[in-house]
Amino acid sequence: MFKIGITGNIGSGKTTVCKVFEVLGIPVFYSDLHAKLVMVEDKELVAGIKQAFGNEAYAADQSLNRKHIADIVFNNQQQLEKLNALVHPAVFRAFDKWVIQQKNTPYVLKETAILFESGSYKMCDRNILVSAPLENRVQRVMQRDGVTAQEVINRDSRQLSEEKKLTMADDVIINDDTQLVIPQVLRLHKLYLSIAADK
Ligand SMILES: CC(C)(COP(=O)(O)OP(=O)(O)OC[C@H]1O[C@@H](n2cnc3c(N)ncnc32)[C@H](O)[C@@H]1O)[C@@H](O)C(=O)NCCC(=O)NCCS
Ligand SMILES: Nc1ncnc2c1ncn2[C@@H]1O[C@H](COP(=O)(O)OP(=O)(O)OP(=O)(O)O)[C@@H](O)[C@H]1O
Repeated sequence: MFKIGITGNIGSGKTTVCKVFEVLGIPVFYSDLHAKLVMVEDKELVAGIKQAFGNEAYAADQSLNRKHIADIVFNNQQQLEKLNALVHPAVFRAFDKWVIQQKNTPYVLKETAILFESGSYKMCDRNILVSAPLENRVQRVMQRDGVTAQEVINRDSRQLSEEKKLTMADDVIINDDTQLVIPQVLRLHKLYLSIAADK
């Protein structure tokens, strides 16, 4: 299967861009969603998270206490790395299973916030960066999630910089409210169809 990774720093619009690819019929694996699923379904992982972040990591109904975990990991790099080391192998396995189920498609997308940080870009044939200035991203996330600018900046500071990611990406979609997104997606879609046809 021809696999395309897609990423972007917080609020860049990667999920929004993925929705356009979905309209074109391309299946998208949303790593965040799968991470949240395995964090409640995988018993071994649940035990590991409780051991690392305390029983408060889960509510009484066993749902994930995202605020508790976020407060710890987005204020401490070591704790974030601990969480990543627990969660990412399970998400990688979920992706491998999901890919096998995708039939009759020229390619698939893997959307993940930390494609380059986690090394999962190496398992994709090409990688897209959705890029937007920090000011745009902060405004978008404040509006979407009702959080403060500082909270968004905190999370952004735990991710590789856009400058670094620009040097690692094969393709870039600029989502800075000045350029149209759909024509950029269509151009890449055409490129991927032609690469897939040559494979
Ligand atoms: C810490 C958690 C519980 C906070 O949940 P919350 O609903 O507040 O945030 P959500 O998951 O929607 O993430 C929002 C944004 O935060 C940033 N973010 C999330 N996880 C990470 C991470 N491991 N490293 C850096 N940034 C991250 C991304 O920009 C992401 O898009 C959650 O982010 C989580 O479980 N993270 C670990 C799993 C993971 O790495 N997911 C990312 C891709 S697999
Ligand atoms: N081109 C755009 N025009 C209008 N609104 C946009 C555009 N791109 C993104 N947004 C809005 O900005 C917010 C952030 O976009 P989105 O959720 O796609 O980003 P993300 O990169 O997936 O974010 P996160 O890293 O937080 O998961 C959303 O509310 C979305 O609707």
